[in-house]
Amino acid sequence: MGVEFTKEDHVAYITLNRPDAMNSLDPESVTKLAEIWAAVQNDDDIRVSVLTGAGEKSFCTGTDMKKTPPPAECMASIWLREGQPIVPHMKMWKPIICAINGYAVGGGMEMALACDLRIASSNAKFGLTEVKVASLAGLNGTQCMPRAIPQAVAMKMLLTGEMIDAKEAHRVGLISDVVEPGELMDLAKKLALRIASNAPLSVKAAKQAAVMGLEMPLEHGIAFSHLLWGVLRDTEDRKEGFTAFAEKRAPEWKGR
Ligand SMILES: CC(C)(COP(=O)(O)OP(=O)(O)OC[C@H]1O[C@@H](n2cnc3c(N)ncnc32)[C@H](O)[C@@H]1OP(=O)(O)O)[C@@H](O)C(=O)NCCC(=O)NCCSC(=O)/C(=C/c1ccccc1)CC(=O)O
Repeated sequence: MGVEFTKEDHVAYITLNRPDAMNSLDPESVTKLAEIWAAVQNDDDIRVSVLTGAGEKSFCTGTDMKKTPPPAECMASIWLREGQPIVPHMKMWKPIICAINGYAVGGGMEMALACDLRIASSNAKFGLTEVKVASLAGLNGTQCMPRAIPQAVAMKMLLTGEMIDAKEAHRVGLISDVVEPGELMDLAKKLALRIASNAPLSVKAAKQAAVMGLEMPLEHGIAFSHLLWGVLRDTEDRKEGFTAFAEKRAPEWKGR
């Protein structure tokens, strides 16, 4: 199967599973991935997702360039449709951890950029290589890379199409952690469970405030964040969080 999906302890695990083709995205995988993101979005039991690739060579090398069919519909109808199917950026307030187990290239790099946490194995390589194949990092790469890392490094990656290794990616802040390949999923799971143990509405609000606030002047961002705090103030979970603290016990979240 092109993409696998499992769920455990409030965490969705999504695995791109075409290792022989470096987990590149063929049309079936794109459809499947869109269905999975919709399922994650609609399942209140899921609080956080981990996105990774099968094997130890590659997370994802973007579009499957050998299986890209001629366009099935005109660009206008695609462009004017709501949302992007494979990159849930800005539409998904549940956090996504990208566990990059090798190449994150082209559309694969862009999917990683749409995630909230990026962790990688020491053999990972990162590149927006679309210029090498007469295309464009048009999912989000031209916009998100210069926002994710220093502009000079982002422009070098965008214009040369050259890759950087995990050490350099860590140095410039493209990823938060580098571990040995065998340790990557353990770390992803540990982070996911830590996030899933927090109050689900607070986690979503924190992501919404941070992501949307980035595009606002600071004063507006702070006002928006205060509003979100007010939205959370009267939830059952906030009362439960404070009571559990006072009673020295673990809280039980209801998500309301
Ligand atoms: C990543 C590599 C440098 C690895 O090289 P290596 O020598 O280690 O391995 P290979 O022998 O090259 O690969 C093994 C096997 O996998 C096949 N493979 C790898 N990547 C792809 C791919 N993207 N499509 C199809 N097949 C792929 C490879 O052919 C081998 O098969 P075999 O010969 O064994 O049958 C190297 O693999 C590499 O450079 N890959 C290509 C990376 C790349 O250029 N990616 C960008 C693709 S374009 C894109 O992602 C776009 C995204 C997008 C943007 C905007 C809107 C929508 C989408 C642009 C677009 O679609 O236009």
